[in-house]
Amino acid sequence: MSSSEADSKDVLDPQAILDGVPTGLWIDGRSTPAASGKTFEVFDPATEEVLTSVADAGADDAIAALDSAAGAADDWAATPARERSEILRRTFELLTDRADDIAMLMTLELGRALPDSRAETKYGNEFLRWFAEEAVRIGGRFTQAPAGNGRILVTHQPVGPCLAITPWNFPLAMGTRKIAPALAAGNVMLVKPAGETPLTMLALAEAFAEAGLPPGVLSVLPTSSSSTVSSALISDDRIKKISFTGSTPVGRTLLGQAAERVQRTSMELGGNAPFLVFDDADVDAAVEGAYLAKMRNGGEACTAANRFLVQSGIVEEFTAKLTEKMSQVVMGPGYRDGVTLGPLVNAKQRDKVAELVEQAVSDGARVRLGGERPEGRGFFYPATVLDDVDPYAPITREEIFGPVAVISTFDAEDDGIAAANSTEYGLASYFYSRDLERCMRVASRLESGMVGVNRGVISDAAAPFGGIKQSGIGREGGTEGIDEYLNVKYIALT
Ligand SMILES: O=CCCC(=O)O
Repeated sequence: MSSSEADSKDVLDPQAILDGVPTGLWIDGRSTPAASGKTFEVFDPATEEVLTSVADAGADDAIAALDSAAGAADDWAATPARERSEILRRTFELLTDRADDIAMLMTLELGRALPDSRAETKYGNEFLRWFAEEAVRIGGRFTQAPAGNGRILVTHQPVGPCLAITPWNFPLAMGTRKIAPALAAGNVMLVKPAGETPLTMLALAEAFAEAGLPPGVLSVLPTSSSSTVSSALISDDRIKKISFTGSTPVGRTLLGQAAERVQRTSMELGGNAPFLVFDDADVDAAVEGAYLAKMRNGGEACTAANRFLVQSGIVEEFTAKLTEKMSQVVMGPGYRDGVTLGPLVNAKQRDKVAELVEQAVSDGARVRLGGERPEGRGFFYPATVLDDVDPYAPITREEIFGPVAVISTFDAEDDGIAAANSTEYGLASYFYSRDLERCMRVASRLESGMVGVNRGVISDAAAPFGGIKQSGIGREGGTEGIDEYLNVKYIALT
């Protein structure tokens, strides 16, 4: 692709959108430079050119933000739930009005195609609406002690200042999924967004302020050194809760740091989702679901189908149809009209995907589509289909995080389930079958926190998102999501 092609951001006016985003740290309800005066650059993954520079938080800034947050904490906890709810609701409405700009902003900093960014704008914003509704329904419990000698009152209180560490792959939704329940429950929150995508979080913080959120309740700390900011905050006793979405190795490190002060944690970590297709499935529906499960967000999703396990009777039909569907993908700059696959977020991610494919091919996989890293600027990798892959091959052990469909075959149901469960991860699983008995049986045997039955997208603000095994601890979204930000207090009465 020529750079003039890559430069034509012809859907909206990107420069005007970028110019409208605050680029300082968000502390005390306003945009402010870093104490050191340092900034770092944010890149366009389609052109590898600098989009803008953002203030670079260090440990001093983190503590200044925490001072401001701690100062705001009591008043926010005492703010009536209805008022907290209305601020969340107004933020939802502001983001709804700005949906096109927010989508473009995400595409600029993340690279992925605009339709995916539009979908995330809707999905991410929905957490604001959902938790605006949950804020006024934080309940309790009252009962008689069975021995008849007392009464039991169970109440909930905000956990206290929270730290959210968010990833680059869903720059809005991974923020709102943590911020909305924390604020709804009466907590203040500091957010350290990913270095690749700080702009969306800054735009969100500004929208919250416009909606009436008091200064200090939400802070955003973009940084080129995540560990500096997160360590400074986690080692401060005032932080009571850490919510992280990202890789399992980083999650382990954060859990170790949190253990020092026994801080509460929610960890949404890596995934290795199997996608099973049984002989009795509707193959066309399975192909549609497989495409969504693989290609949503260009494959850069922890819920992405990482391994397709297809029963032998339909494997060729499924593979041919999925290959045909994936061949219709239009790769290019994510902001270009008609593009359905943008670049990956950075060179590291693109190189990792290319190496996994090369390794799989040298291990015997067959390339049905793609598989060649394009020349030129931008972190592009094409839609790729590999089949004849051993279900236990190295590529099935790694989270690919790219547009690569890896297809293996199984014979008996038990073999498919054994292969699906043969991973240390347990975030999402998917399968297709038209047999209700089998659906119930397989859903209960798959070792994951979430199972999609005859559907390829499961994410929903109203559902509890989270994993088991090494995919993490805790749930986000649903009625469960707010519990992560509340302490239970039992009051014993006579
Ligand atoms: O990548 C992690 C989050 C994916 C989602 O919420 O659907």
